[in-house]
Amino acid sequence: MSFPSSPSIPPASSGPSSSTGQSPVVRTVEITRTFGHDPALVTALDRVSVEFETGRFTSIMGPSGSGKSTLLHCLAGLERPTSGSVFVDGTDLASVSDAQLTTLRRDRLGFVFQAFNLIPTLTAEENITLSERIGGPRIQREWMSLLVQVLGLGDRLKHRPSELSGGQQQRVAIARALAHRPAVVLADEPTGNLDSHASGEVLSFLRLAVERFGQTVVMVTHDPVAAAGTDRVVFLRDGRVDGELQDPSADGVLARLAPRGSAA
Ligand SMILES: Nc1ncnc2c1ncn2[C@@H]1O[C@H](COP(=O)(O)OP(=O)(O)OP(=O)(O)O)[C@@H](O)[C@H]1O
Repeated sequence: MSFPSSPSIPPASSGPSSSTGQSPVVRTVEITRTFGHDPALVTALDRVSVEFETGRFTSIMGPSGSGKSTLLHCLAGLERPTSGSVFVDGTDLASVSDAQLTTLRRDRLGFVFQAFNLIPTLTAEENITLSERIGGPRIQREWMSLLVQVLGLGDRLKHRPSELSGGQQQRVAIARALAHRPAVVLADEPTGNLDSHASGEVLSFLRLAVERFGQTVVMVTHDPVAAAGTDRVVFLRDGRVDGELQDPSADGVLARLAPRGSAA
């Protein structure tokens, strides 16, 4: 896969440093999220404090039910923690009104989901520019052209999602998530519905967004190979942070995920 040469467009984040990996753009302080009531109370997150640094690609891994999606939803402001705080770009999500939260989500966050979540009646181009169409920040045309070029979508812009392959649909979803230059892109198993080729492509594009554009990406994944392409893996277990790996390898991730006591 080849990519166009370096753009003259500055990094995405508004944070004080773009790619040094030093400034957290998203952080949680002791967040707990419970569902239901005694005796059926489920503690999905249990006092989780974690930081995601500007310009880095972080994956979140852990067994099924360990709280990965709940954490991502709390970071996205889609769910409010039962206690504790989530800060995005320095704003405590609990301190803003529902309307302000909606605006912050639209303007400062980008989402990529396993199920693509494209609007079927809109073309690829209309899907990519959706945030602007619903009142979000103006999308720079130069940036849009670059995204379309980098993602290889130039000849697909007038197509509707049903006319695109799964990999192409996910590339459109990534372009949509990046179009308004969000502070952070949150991706929930973005390769879960893709074959290995399309999956590799999607991960390469997310990686490129981090390396070339200084984008911050947080991705939930079950795939050790996908996680190995990120800068850092945060492990969850039983709703708690259970360590992390920097510059992970697939073998290192697999060993880390092996059940306790097994010879990994
Ligand atoms: N809306 C909800 N109502 C009740 N329980 C919930 C709800 N959402 C999540 N849970 C519970 O919280 C726990 C954590 O769920 P979560 O979906 O965050 O885990 P996960 O690590 O993403 O799992 P998976 O890998 O299977 O997607 C689970 O026990 C789940 O059943």
